[in-house]
Amino acid sequence: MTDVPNKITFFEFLTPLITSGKKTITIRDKSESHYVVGSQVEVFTLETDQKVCDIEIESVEPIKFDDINEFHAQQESLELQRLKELIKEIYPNTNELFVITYKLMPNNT
Ligand SMILES: CC(=O)Nc1cc[nH]c(=O)n1
Repeated sequence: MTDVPNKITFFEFLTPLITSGKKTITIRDKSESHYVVGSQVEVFTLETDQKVCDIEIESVEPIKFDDINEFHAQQESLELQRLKELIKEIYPNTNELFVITYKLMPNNT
């Protein structure tokens, strides 16, 4: 049986959007799509592996790159053009992506 993933990394510049509640989705490729609905996941910065917050996974749904739209951009708190550029930079060779929706968990520290 495969373990339920309990860690996700984000670029540091995106983390204030997560902790402020403005960014409520992330778009990943298949290798980073194996999150389980209802599970709690720790968020870390990619660059420095600093713990940022905890999130709970609400949904994981497939999407094609070409179907990323204004609604996703709002949920990412990014301009649509910037979002599509960013996703293309991170995943240049795939059209098969996943929208992971999450909610921010209260900070218990
Ligand atoms: C580190 C990393 O891949 N970060 C990503 C990728 C896609 N979306 C996102 O919000 N963050």
